[in-house]
This record gives sequence, structure tokens and C-alpha cells, in this order.
Amino acid sequence: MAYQFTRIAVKIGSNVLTRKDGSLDVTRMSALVDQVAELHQHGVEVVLISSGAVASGRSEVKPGRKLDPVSARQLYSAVGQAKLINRYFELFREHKIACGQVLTTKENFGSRTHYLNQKHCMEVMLENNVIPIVNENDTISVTELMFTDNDELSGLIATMMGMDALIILSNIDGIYNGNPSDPAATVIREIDGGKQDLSEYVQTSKSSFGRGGMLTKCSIAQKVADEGITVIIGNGKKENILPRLLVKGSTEVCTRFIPAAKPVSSVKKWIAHSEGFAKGEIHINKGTEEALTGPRATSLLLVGVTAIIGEFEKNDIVKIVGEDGIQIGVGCAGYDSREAVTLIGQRDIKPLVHYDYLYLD
Ligand SMILES: Nc1ncnc2c1ncn2[C@@H]1O[C@H](COP(=O)(O)OP(=O)(O)O)[C@@H](O)[C@H]1O
Ligand SMILES: N[C@@H](CCC(=O)OP(=O)(O)O)C(=O)O
Repeated sequence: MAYQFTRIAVKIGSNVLTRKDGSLDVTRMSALVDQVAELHQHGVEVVLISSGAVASGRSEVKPGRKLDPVSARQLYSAVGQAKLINRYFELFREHKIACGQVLTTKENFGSRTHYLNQKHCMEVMLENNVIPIVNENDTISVTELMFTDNDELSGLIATMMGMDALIILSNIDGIYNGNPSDPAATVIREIDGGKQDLSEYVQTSKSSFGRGGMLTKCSIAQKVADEGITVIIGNGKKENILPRLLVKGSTEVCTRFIPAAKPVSSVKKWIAHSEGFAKGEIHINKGTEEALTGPRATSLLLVGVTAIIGEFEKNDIVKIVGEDGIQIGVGCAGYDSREAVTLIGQRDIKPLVHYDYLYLD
């Protein structure tokens, strides 16, 4: 069988792996592993981003007292992730394929060193034919430290790993042009990158076990497609869905986001996705803003900086804000904030944000 891509990220949503009563749907899981194995055997490199930790843990422990939502999530995910990865391990072993667990947090995407460590880990796994199975480390990611949902995480992984495509499997065939329960609504088959406003179609309702909903899925998909990666939203509950979606010439019902043609450097991709992790702000004067947003590739020099707000370390992500208070981009700091403050206004020293580490909105 000939497939369209050679390197893909596949996100499996909570509700794909969960039965109506909230328990883990091992039959579905097993079917998806068979499909990933089929792709793997045809030379497609796959990274799985799998939800389901909280759902798998729920049926395993009965807390002695009523738990607050954070404690419940920590308890269920701690137990459930062990159960989930164990199942995957056994299921892949039946195909003589090794898989491995990668747990991550939002913080790990904010520092370039952690980011590269994660990337390296998954590269070495793929190189050795091991399938990485990624999930958020729900035991320690709570409240504002959490990803919006695993769609956000899967977008970051797809960009980080330079994937050809990101396949988001949910419990629905794709994005409908109306309420999915309305018989007149149909699946939008193709979306051209980030240009289309989808908010009028997408309901804010979510499936019973999902966290983010379709609207986050759409905005992540548009952002990822804008970076040159095809995104497909399809129904993970359908038989043999992955090969059917990915075979050359596929006509399977799904929503496909057409990737932008422009090539973007991998560092810039990381920075573009990292705004949410920014540790501080760099305020600049009008002249500097004009230079940065002009046609020439220009680095941000300390001579044009008017203020530095917040504390950050060298290599942390920072926001770049113009004179009118509007953010113009994000970048990776070349100095820590303490040193940068003392150097404001200086010329002829290394830039505060080098052009290669600068992403303008
Ligand atoms: N226009 C739409 N098209 C498709 N699904 C929609 C739309 N508007 C809202 N939804 C809802 O989004 C749900 C999928 O999002 P979500 O619950 O986050 O899934 P997952 O757990 O797979 O990430 C669907 O089950 C559907 O109820
Ligand atoms: N990390 C969580 C999944 C959270 C989540 O956002 O799930 P999803 O709605 O499928 O994107 C878990 O494994 O239970």
C-alpha cells in the first residue's frame, strides 16, 4: 500500500479511547494499534499523542472521600497513564514493535534546551523503530500550567518533529458547516490554511470526555497548516480509519487543512508556537519596530529597547512590544533580564534577539 506521507503525528482524543461509561475502550485501542502497525510496516514514521490517562484511571480507583477536580485528575492520571501505556506496550508487542512513553509539560516547550532534549529523545526513538507515545504529564500539570488540551500538544509535537502531517482523531468525521446534529450540516472537506473564519460553524459544546472542544482543534490546525504541515481531522471510531485517510488518492470523509507553501525554519516554528510560554516583555521604540517589520532581516538590538518587563533567563521566550503597547512578535532572548536591563541603549554588542530567533506576528 502506498501512503501520502512518510512522517506523521497522530493524536488520539480522549473520547476515541473511551466508552460511554467512561471506561477505556480496549477494542478501539487495539484496532488503532493495528492501523499504526500497518503504517509503520510500510515505512511511515509515526509519533502518537494519546489522551486517555484520566479516563483509564477513573475505573481503577475509588477515592475514600470526595476529591477536588485537581486532586481527582492527579490521582486518576497517575494510575491511568500506567494502565494506558501498559496496554499500548502489550498491543504493539503483538506486532513485534516497541513503543515508549514520553510525558511532557507546557514548561518543557518554553526553554530551548528542554525543547531540544524532547526532540532528540523522539528522534532517537524513531531512528530505532520505536513508536513514541506522548501525553501531558497530568500528575504535575495543573491549572495555568496545563496545555489547553492534547490538540495543542499534538500541534507542538508536529511542528517540533517536522512532520509531513498531523492527523487528529476525534469522535466525529471532521468539521461540520453547522451543528453536527443538524441533518443539513455537512463536513467541510478542505480548509485553506488560516484564512477561513470557522467560528461561525463550530459549536462550543464538547464531547463528554474531551477538554478543549472543536474550536481549539480548528485554531491549532490552522496554525500548524500555516507552517507547512497538512492537518487532517477524522473519525477515530471508524474502522481502519488511518490507512483509509492516508492512502494515496484517499476520498475518505474528513477535514483537510491545506498546508502553506512557505518554508519556515524549525527555530522560528518553535518560537511561533511558544508565545504562551513567554517569560517577559521587551518594549522597543518606533524606529526599531519599523526596522524589524521592514523588508530586511533585522535583529533586535539593545539600542532600540525602551524597557524590559519581567524576569527571564537567556534562551527564554519573550514578547516584543511596540511603542503603542501592541505586541509585534516573539523571540528567544540572547541575555537574561538582569544583564539586559543594564545594557539598554548600548550599541555594537550582540543583539538581544537575533533575527534567526525572532518571529513577527
Ligand atoms: N462544527 C462542528 N463540527 C464538528 N464537531 C463539532 C462542531 N462544533 C462542535 N463540535 C464538537 O466537537 C467535538 C470534538 O471535540 P472534543 O470534544 O474536544 O474531542 P476530542 O476529545 O477528540 O479532542 C465533537 O464531538 C462535536 O460535538
Ligand atoms: N492528558 C489527558 C487528556 C486531556 C485532553 O485534552 O484530551 P483531549 O480532549 O482528547 O484533547 C489524559 O490523558 O487524560
